[in-house]
Amino acid sequence: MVDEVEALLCEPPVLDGTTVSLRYAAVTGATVHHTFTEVLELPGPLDHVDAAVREPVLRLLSLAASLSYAKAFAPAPIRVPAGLTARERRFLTEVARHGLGEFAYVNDLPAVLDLQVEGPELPEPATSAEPAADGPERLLVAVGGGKDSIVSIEALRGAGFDLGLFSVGSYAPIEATAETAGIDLTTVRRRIDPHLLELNAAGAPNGHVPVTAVNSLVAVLTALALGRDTVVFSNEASSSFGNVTWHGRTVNHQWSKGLDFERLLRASLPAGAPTYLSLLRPLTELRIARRFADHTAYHRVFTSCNRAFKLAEGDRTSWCGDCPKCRFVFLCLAPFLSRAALLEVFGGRDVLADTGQLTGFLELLGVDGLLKPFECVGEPDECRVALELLREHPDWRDHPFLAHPEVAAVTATPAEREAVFAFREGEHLLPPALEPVARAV
Ligand SMILES: CC(=O)N[C@H]1[C@@H](OP(=O)(O)OP(=O)(O)OC[C@H]2O[C@@H](n3ccc(=O)[nH]c3=O)[C@H](O)[C@@H]2O)O[C@H](CO)[C@@H](O)[C@@H]1O[C@H](C)C(=O)N[C@@H](C)C(=O)N[C@@H](CCC(=O)O)C(=O)O
Ligand SMILES: Nc1ncnc2c1ncn2[C@@H]1O[C@H](COP(=O)(O)OP(=O)(O)OP(=O)(O)O)[C@@H](O)[C@H]1O
Repeated sequence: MVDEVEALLCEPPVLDGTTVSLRYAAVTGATVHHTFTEVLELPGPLDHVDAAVREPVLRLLSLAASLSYAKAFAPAPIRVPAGLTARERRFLTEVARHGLGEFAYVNDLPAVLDLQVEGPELPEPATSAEPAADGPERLLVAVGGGKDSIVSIEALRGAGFDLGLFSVGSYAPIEATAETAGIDLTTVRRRIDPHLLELNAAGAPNGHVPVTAVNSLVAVLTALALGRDTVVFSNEASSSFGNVTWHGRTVNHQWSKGLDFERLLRASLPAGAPTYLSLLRPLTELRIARRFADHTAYHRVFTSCNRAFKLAEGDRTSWCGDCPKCRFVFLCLAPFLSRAALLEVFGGRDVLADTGQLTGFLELLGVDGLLKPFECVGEPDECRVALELLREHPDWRDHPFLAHPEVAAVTATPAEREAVFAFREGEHLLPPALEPVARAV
């Protein structure tokens, strides 16, 4: 079992050439129970970057990454002995309380929803960065191996932007995406301290962390190293909505993909840092899927199934065909592809025909009493609209899935249909140069 721990210390990060070491310790008073070092290899040095920009970004990364270790001792507070600015304290408090919401729910640890951040107050060094007035020029696009980042790449390429691609970790679908795009991919390796995995195996509390918060800060550091002015994620409108209300709070698996996190990170970055944004923020998953259907060159290389991204299964490229992500992508792409083309994407498997997955589909459709899965899936209204479109599709309208009584009872109104494909005015942080690019998706 894991020892009783008073706090997880977050020590100052260390940059040595291109190596970033993020250091943590689990302590009780002066007793150190466990130490951890997470290591990242950047694509180039940061010597040319103003320390007033570089150091705060490194600190934010170290705070965001602390949650992987803090969860093993939850709900013990996170303590930053060297101190935090008010903005850093707010950043960590929000990321911990919202980003560990699913972890708190699954492990029945409601105190995590109020996780404490301790440490002396430091003076605020600079104002937060605003997007560059003259608009984005050299973009770094974060690639996840799924459909969303592909839609961003092609939309931005079509608009004539200078693009570089970026990933945390090396996975077959990400590399194949970059190869198909024909654009250079910069990969940052992130090594979680193996001692954490030992503690997990020994029974320490484990669960979901807001991994997009970590990936976003690694992307900002990489953009600094490469001299790129804008970091582009492909987080959609749907990710801002929660899964369940628990102890009066909304628990959202995708919280660090949501608009609140995008705003928080923007407000926390130092002046002079690259602009951080999500191109697909005003769009739903269904609208993105409609555009992705046109990008046929990628249909054999992308994977949205998260099993392909587990540390132990990083070489997988195929779809498992039986998880919330596989069900969601199958349902949302089906209206926009022929049956033959969709089955080719899924290795010949008709996921709708598998009667064992009916409850999984009803969860996606928001049928009463069922929980929206803790996965990166869209909202029930998008799934209901996808179903309506299948009823009109010559290849799908006679499918037995649609005739199942519980499925047949699910409908979407014309107003819902229109809303799902609408551009969400004002619900994004896109600069004027990028708004038309998103609108064209
Ligand atoms: C790939 C995946 O879904 N992983 C989740 C899974 O972990 P599993 O043990 O099955 O495999 P690994 O990911 O290889 O993790 C090994 C252990 O390491 C811990 N860990 C990993 C990354 C990290 O940043 N910190 C960590 O402590 C992990 O706990 C394992 O013990 O189940 C885990 C427990 O529920 C999840 O934490 C793993 O999720 C990864 C962090 C991950 O990368 N997940 C993304 C695919 C993901 O869920 N993305 C969300 C983004 C939401 C957000 O707000 O960021 C999405 O697409 O919706
Ligand atoms: N390993 C990674 N490295 C860098 N960025 C990533 C990584 N994984 C995800 N991202 C970024 O986070 C976004 C959200 O991830 P997500 O997995 O939801 O999207 P995706 O892989 O592009 O599409 P899909 O919804 O089909 O899986 C991605 O579009 C990408 O911008």
